[in-house]
Amino acid sequence: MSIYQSLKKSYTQDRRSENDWRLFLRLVPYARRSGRLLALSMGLLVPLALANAVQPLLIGQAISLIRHEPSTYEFLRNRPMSEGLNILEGLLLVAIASRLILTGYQGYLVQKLGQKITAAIRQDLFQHVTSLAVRFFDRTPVGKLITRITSDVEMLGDVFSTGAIGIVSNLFSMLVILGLMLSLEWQLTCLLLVMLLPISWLIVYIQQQYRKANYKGREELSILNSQLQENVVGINVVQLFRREKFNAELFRATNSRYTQQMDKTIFYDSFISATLEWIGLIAIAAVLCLGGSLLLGKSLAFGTLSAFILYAQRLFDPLRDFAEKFTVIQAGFTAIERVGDILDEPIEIRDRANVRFSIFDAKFGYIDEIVANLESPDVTSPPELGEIRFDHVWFAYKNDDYVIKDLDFTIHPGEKIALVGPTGAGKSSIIRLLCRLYEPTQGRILIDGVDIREVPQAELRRYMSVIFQEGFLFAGDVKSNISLGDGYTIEQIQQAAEQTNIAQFIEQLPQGYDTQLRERGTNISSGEKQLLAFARAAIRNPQILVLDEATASLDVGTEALVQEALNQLLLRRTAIIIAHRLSTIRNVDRIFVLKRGELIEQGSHEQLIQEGGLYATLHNLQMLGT
Ligand SMILES: Nc1ncnc2c1ncn2[C@@H]1O[C@H](COP(=O)(O)OP(=O)(O)OP(=O)(O)O)[C@@H](O)[C@H]1O
Repeated sequence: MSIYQSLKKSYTQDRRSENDWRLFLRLVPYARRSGRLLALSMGLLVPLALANAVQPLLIGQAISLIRHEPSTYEFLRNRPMSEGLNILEGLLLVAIASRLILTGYQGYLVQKLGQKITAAIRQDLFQHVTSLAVRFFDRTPVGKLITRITSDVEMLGDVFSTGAIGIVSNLFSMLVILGLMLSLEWQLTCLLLVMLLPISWLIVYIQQQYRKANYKGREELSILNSQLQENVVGINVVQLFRREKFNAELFRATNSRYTQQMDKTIFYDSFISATLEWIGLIAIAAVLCLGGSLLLGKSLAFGTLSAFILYAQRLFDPLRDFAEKFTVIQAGFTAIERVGDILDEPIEIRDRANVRFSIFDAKFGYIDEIVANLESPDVTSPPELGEIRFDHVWFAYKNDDYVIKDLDFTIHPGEKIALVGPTGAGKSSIIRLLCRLYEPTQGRILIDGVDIREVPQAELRRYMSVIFQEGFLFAGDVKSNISLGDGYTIEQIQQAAEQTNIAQFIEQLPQGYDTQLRERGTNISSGEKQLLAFARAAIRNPQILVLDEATASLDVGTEALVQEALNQLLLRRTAIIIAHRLSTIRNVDRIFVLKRGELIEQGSHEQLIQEGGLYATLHNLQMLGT
């Protein structure tokens, strides 16, 4: 099934599950947060509609006054004509000025409200997305998320700013105009009302079509953004493998699907405006026709008919505007559906309501303590904390495709363990489970005897540090990439760098600790990123340290330097080391050998070599290679 077909299917499914009213209600809590602004914007609708509606009445009165018609108000009739006209002109001026001022002020308030709501939703969405389990990101393209957090949220804000309040305003204006029309001439009003019914039905129908096209268009935009993002991130591979043309073709296909959908929305939008335009003219012609015969029959004054025609025109203004706003609202509903999909995404991994136990101990945490510990390591007494136990753990990324099978082992406090095994054996998955980035499908993981699901995630992740092969850096300076928003002082950061033997490298950078790093650290080498990751871990003084191919990007000299620092850092701490180069893990306490998610051998280097199993084979192969 093509992406397009699956989009179609998902759209119909989504549409069935949520109705517009429920979608609208989702916005209410956000509107409530800006309750005063909302109340003020709504409150201004009343004087605005009145100022708007009174103008034709005044013009009608002026005509009636000039023509001495009986429909002229009493207080005008009893005055000289010039004075009456002056009064009417004055009132008209006041009405126009109030309308202009109120429209401007109300528009400002409404835009402000829209921005506030948009900002609140964007913030919630960001927080929600960053709390979602890694599993969600495995299946969601980045471009899709970015489209939803940026342009969808923007459209959603428009539901309130231009859309909803605008519609209330238009409805209110129409009601006031209809009321005044009824008071002037009920037969002509009924004629207009009869004409309004089929128009309303047509508008609703076209809007539904618009909404469908808009939803598909937004999905295509997500795909477009995903493709763009993929090409930018993988630009090296794109260019090295000459995929520019091929990728441009893929992009062109999505782009044309997107354009097709957008063309449809433009068609529906224009169709409504055009229909209303000519229906508006027909309505005025009908009013003229009926009004003319009433005028001839002397049952309608000329001034009243003039006022009525002006009203008929004005009645179609909010209706046209209404249709336009409806389009914004429909686009907004699409956005609510799409943003709602993400907000409804359950946070799979969350802290329990009553966390039973905290493993975080004030003894562990800051660099001065690390330094003190390192300088006088009490190596005689064995460490008490840092035990890791996998209790019959099974894990599958999808369905029953288990990549970890019945792992059952205990790593003692302070023990150094290496995980080895062929590619895809499940080494990194073990680390992800230990950090609770994923939850075991079966079994439990315990740290110091406590199930990690019982421990607040923040504490769990503070208790252990993981250094990956690919050190990730954020845009910002070197020091903020080490402290990562925790309140470490520059002295602590410098100490951490010195302890991990990377201070010299940082000082060589153009502005030392203040050197700005680009997004993803594109202005420093992979090895240098890795070094910063070491400092980042060291400053947090974790009780458990995990190194996932952490020294693979370093040259031999730097690796030796870091290894020396590591030996210090690892003192009295539990460590799990993943390494493909078996020479680097020879001295660990135990080596766990994994194959297709199963622990098939364990023991020291010597024991495993003697056993002559998979480890011995891998080791011999590597020895042959060197
Ligand atoms: N996010 C994911 N979604 C689905 N399957 C995954 C995911 N990550 C890993 N896998 C699969 O799980 C298995 C174990 O992967 P894992 O990354 O744990 O292996 P590994 O031993 O660390 O491999 P390597 O030595 O190459 O890093 C592999 O078959 C892999 O294809």
